[in-house]
Amino acid sequence: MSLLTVNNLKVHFPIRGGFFNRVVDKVYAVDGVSFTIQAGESFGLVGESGSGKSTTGRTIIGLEKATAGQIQFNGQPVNTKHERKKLNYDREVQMIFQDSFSSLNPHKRIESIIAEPLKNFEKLTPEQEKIRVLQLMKTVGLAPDMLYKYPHQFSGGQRQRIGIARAVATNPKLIIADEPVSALDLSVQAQVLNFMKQIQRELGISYLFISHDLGVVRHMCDRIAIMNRGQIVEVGSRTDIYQHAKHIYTQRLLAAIPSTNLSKRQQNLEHRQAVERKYQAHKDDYYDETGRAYPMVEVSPGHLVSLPPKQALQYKQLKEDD
Ligand SMILES: Nc1ncnc2c1ncn2[C@@H]1O[C@H](COP(=O)(O)OP(=O)(O)OP(=O)(O)O)[C@@H](O)[C@H]1O
Repeated sequence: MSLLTVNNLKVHFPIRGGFFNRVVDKVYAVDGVSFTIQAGESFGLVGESGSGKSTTGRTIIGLEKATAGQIQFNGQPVNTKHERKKLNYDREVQMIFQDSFSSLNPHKRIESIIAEPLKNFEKLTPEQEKIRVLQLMKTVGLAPDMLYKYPHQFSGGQRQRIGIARAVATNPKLIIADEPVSALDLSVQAQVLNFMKQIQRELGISYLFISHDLGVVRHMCDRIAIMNRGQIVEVGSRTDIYQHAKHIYTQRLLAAIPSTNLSKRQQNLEHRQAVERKYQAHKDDYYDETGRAYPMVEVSPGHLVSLPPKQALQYKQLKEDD
């Protein structure tokens, strides 16, 4: 059974204007998104700024209200407050944010920041709470003498570890990590990502890993969904996405990954320019006249792509011939 199922999720924001402040238009931030996450899996949600990734994550955790669609946790609906409470959902699903500086209260010491979810969900004595906080600090590699320090006394990487300690405090099953390393230097990014993997192995957590960067997601995720204009346009395994990408938008995101090999820089630049020309020439073919992505077709087991009708037909016929 899937741990999390998101079915046809829509989140539309009203745009108000005019003299009476009426709703004059809508932002279709998330517009029919479906995916599943298995227990222990890392699922990546990738796309450019504004594609609707954060809104999807924020809606799953309950920070935004869904306009339509269903969310299930362990096969049970979690669309109402009552349903969430019944399944301990607010405890089982936690979130890590990009900007650890603004997500950690600057006036609180690390001790009370990490203890916050414990206070909400567990009835511990002050001594038990302190022991648990120290355990959590050890898990994320922070020394015990840091207990009474404030967030500004830590580096960006350490602050992300504090955010992770707070997120794992309630032993969650799923962590939504929204751009957890994009504010960090490259060398620190690798450290935090490896650390997140280690924690996953130790605690058996699933991740919904949100990023604009296919390079970062490559090392973290088993399956990846590519989001564009509020919709998922391609989803598949790591191999499907990195070696057999079919959607023009995925190909463009892949070409944007910077090369670490200096001697290949020129070659990569030329490749990126060629992909960009192809994208500009053909991108409209991938959307219908209303700007919506076409229905997904399964191009190989588990690899689904939204393709223009002509291309989609080829795959459908291949399937029928089988
Ligand atoms: N509360 C809101 N009210 C109105 N529009 C919103 C709101 N939140 C997000 N949006 C709009 O919804 C769209 C999707 O935003 P979202 O933040 O989900 O994208 P994203 O892919 O996560 O990008 P980024 O990485 O920049 O956050 C954007 O056009 C954004 O301006």
